[in-house]
Amino acid sequence: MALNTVKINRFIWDQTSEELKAKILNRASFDISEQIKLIQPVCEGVRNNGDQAILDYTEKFDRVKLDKEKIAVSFEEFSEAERLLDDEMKEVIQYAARNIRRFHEAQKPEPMWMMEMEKGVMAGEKVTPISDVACYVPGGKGSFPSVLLMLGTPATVAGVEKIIVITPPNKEGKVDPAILYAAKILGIHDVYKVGGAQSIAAVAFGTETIPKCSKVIGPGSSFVTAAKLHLREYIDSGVPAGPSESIILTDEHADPKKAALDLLIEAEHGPDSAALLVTHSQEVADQVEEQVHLLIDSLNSEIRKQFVETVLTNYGGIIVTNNLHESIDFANDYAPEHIELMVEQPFELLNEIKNAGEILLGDYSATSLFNFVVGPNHTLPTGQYAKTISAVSIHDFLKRSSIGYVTKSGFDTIKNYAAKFADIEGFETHAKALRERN
Ligand SMILES: NC(=O)c1ccc[n+]([C@@H]2O[C@H](COP(=O)([O-])OP(=O)(O)OC[C@H]3O[C@@H](n4cnc5c(N)ncnc54)[C@H](O)[C@@H]3O)[C@@H](O)[C@H]2O)c1
Ligand SMILES: N[C@H](CO)Cc1c[nH]c[nH+]1
Ligand SMILES: [Zn+2]
Repeated sequence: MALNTVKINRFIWDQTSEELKAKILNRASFDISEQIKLIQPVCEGVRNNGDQAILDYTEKFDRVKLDKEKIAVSFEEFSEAERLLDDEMKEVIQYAARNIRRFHEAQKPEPMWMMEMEKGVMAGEKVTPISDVACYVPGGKGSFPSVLLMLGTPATVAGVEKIIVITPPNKEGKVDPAILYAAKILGIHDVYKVGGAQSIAAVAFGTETIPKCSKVIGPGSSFVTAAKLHLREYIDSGVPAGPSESIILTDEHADPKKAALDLLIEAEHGPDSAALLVTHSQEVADQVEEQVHLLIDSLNSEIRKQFVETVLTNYGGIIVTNNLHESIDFANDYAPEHIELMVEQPFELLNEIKNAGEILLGDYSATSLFNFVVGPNHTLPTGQYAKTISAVSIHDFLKRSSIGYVTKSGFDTIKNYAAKFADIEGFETHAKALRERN
């Protein structure tokens, strides 16, 4: 018998008010106007006062007093981290790193391609890595060495020359040894102890210690997201990855225990996460709810228990639809970061799911496997961005330049088309450059 009395949200979707529907669909990442107000002086402070502002905001928000020399992780701290980590942890990080690398190597495009558009008219593309990037590894509600593997691996596979890491220091003013070990495996030496909005401003403007970067990438709290939005004129901020979210979509065949277990995975990230069971079976909904209560009771960590309870009573819970098609429509409208298809024929549904950062099929493809070790990237678009944006990949660290080459005879074949087009648009010198060339 369940002990807790948590009132898990249950929405009969076609009887739910428009207001509640909007709350569920928008989830936490929708409105960050409050955080934007909060982080503006922080960003200005870093822009004007560099390292000193970093130290002040780190003391204020992370409650750690550092000095200037301690902002960058030292060689000794890297060595100490390696000593502190036991062999099993190292082996797990290495295993994940190998799979993540294999997966991202497979994304590598041809460095260059060309095709003949007309005889003597060649066009194609050349791929070049971006020159530099800052990887943001969050640290407020946990430690995320896996995030560094998910960002640093595609960056190194792409061939980015300068990769730095920014991450909040822990209470001892240190970086988690597992993060430093992951950095070492990736060949990244520049790690800075700074998180939150102050870290985004640091890489957007540069400080005495922290280099200005062209791009910052990585998931983060609403303060991080707000700073990325606020500073978008100064730095490219990559895939929008906010509070974690997932949908477990089931039919009447689902195993309630497995569905309940997986519903709780992303719910334990923080109070602003979202985790939804979407099903057309009232019976499955009831059985999963019962299992969820039992699982919550079995959790040891008080803070994770609180997060799960908040999520299932706030942005998460159970959505009951009339049939499988309505469940699929809901999922596509919601555009989750992760979706698990716990249905009898998951591959038959695969093409129906149009909007999701990650689609996991069947009873054994638990989201946590893919969060850590399988290989695909776990830094995924949240807050409905999966409608237009994909998971972090090697392509976030590469850019394409179009290339072209035209011979004299190729030029003669096509010049009149282009000159006439220039006339249509009224561009005199565009046309002249063609008509007066021999
Ligand atoms: N989408 C993904 O791929 C993915 C992956 C991992 C984690 N996540 C999400 O990333 C988020 C990580 O958040 P987090 O909090 O753990 O770490 P975080 O590092 O993003 O944020 C913590 C930092 O915020 C700053 N901060 C804290 N309180 C503040 C305040 N009141 N005002 C201004 N700044 C303040 C502090 O400097 C602190 O270092 C979670 O929501 C998690 O769900 C997403
Ligand atoms: N769920 C996160 C991305 O959606 C990844 C993660 C890292 N550690 C735990 N979970
Ligand atoms: Zn997770």
